[in-house]
Amino acid sequence: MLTLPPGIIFDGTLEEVANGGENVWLPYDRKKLYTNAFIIRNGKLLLGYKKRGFGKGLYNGFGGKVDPGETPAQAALRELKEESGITAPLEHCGVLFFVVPDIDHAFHIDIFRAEEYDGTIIETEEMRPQWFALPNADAPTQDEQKDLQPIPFDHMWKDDVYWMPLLLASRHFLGRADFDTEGNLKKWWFGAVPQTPVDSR
Ligand SMILES: COc1nc(N)nc2c1ncn2[C@H]1C[C@H](O)[C@@H](COP(=O)(O)OP(=O)(O)OP(=O)(O)O)O1
Repeated sequence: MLTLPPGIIFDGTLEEVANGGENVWLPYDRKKLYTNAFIIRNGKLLLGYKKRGFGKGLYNGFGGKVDPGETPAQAALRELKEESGITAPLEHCGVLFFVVPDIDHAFHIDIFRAEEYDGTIIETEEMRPQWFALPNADAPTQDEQKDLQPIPFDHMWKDDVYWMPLLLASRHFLGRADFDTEGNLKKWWFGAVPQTPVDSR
């Protein structure tokens, strides 16, 4: 039986994917709801370079705070449109929980993905969208990938390297990461819903 980090609630079976850092989770008083949405299409991942605010200078999915009266799914669609100009049939695929010193709340982030989108991707006040090549993409997609850089983990939040492979593999995942004031990871845990075994009969 796994002991989940404080802030992570899940009623079901999970397999541990990554676990490390210090012994004790940081305390937090309250949490705020956020969203983060990723478009994964033809061997490519769409990220945005954050031009202002929290996480400025890092690449991330498109998202932000859930407004009062909104569901996370509604907020995810609104934020994707506001930050990249597109709409997409987003599917919920994960929950991440982050604690950052000097921020007066913990981040509870619902993660969404889509493999289709509608509209024209545009740069906005908050985000500069950019496609990146997926690792190990299938041969038929390589033409589309040939001028693209790999996913820029050196310029992303340091937790992303643990759960991004789960997102790209269409897995459902959960996790928590605690940071220091410089954005370094202090403690982390990530888990995924086990994949259904293929019936070999
Ligand atoms: C701390 O670790 C984090 N890692 C990752 N990968 N993503 C994170 C982390 N902390 C926050 N995020 C995500 C969650 C949201 O998608 C954004 C932050 O949203 P923002 O502060 O920009 O919210 P908005 O409502 O868009 O803000 P404005 O009031 O500026 O419009 O980062």
